Amino acid sequence: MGLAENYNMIKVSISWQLFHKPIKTILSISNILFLLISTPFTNYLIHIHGLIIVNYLDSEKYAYLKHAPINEESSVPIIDLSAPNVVALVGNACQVWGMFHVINHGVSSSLVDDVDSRARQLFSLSTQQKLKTLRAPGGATGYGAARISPFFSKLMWHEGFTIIGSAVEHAKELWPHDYEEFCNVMDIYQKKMKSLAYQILLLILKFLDTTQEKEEKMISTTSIYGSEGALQLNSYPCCPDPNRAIGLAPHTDSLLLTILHQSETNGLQIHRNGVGWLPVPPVSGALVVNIGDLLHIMSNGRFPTVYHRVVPNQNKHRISIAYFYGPPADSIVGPLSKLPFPRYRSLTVKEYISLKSKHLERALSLIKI
Ligand SMILES: O=C(O)CCC(=O)C(=O)O
Ligand SMILES: [Fe+2]
Repeated sequence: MGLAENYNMIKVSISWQLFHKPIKTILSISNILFLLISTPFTNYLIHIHGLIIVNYLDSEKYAYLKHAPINEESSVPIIDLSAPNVVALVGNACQVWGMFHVINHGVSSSLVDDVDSRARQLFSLSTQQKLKTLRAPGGATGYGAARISPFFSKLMWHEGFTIIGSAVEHAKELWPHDYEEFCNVMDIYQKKMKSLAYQILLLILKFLDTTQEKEEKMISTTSIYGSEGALQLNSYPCCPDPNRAIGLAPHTDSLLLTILHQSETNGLQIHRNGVGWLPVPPVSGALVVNIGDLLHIMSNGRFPTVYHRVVPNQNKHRISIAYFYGPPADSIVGPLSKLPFPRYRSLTVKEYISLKSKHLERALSLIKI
């Protein structure tokens, strides 16, 4: 009998769990690879990659997790960044989709493959190892559950690792004698992402017919041109019953834009009004760009901030690498000064992030004028 047939997910589903209270009792068994739970009716064979607890899902509430049908005429556009009309292509994609794939982006496939395999290497470490880099309470970097987890009663089939600037402190914990290569690759990738994000931001601002000079005359404190980034490595292990679990719950990204590498494993979906959840399958060699809340605000609502989620995959382990790009915390953001009738009030990035961390998707409505 194959492994899959040993799973019985009708009554229970399993969730990936790192921070739940039972962690203290489960920690002592973190080296166990397989756990067999017997019931009078059946055996549940649970593959333990890290720390997993059994969690009941309310199937009615989670009915929305079912895959939306693919409409072949309607998919996220693929934009060649070397196209002569790239400003119009990017601008239209921002307005219509808030998301697009980019090709000819100047980031070599060998670098992307290297980052991908280093991320796999990290997530394949033992749970005990990974927990050495557990994100500190209130901290931003290291290993942990998705930051949006506290807003959802159900656990996500996901583990993450966040890098801001140098990864050296945490990498030393993971590979005391062999951490340099990991750090070098992450550094190079972050630099590449930063310049690509800047290039895309300039295209977008050009489409909105604004330039640094024009904007600086209006809002002297704006520093979107000095934006920085954070790297988020995401891991979604194979899931025995993808229809009854969620990889990453629906959310919008908070900053200006996100550049995402997704491995060859499906899972990313975006929500389209009137359509529902639409898969965004990986395009070989392409990176996915999506608009975040701050660019939605700056465009005065002209660009939608993309509501997206990840569904887990039954047979393949999904890895994704997200680069979140945004202005320094003290910068003031608001609808660009040339856009009439501002729909949102201006505020600092710090204030917006704080609103988002308390109210999640309601944050935008709280700053509506
Ligand atoms: O894994 C993915 O495809 C999406 C990740 C994501 O949405 C995020 O990290 O914010
Ligand atoms: Fe996201």
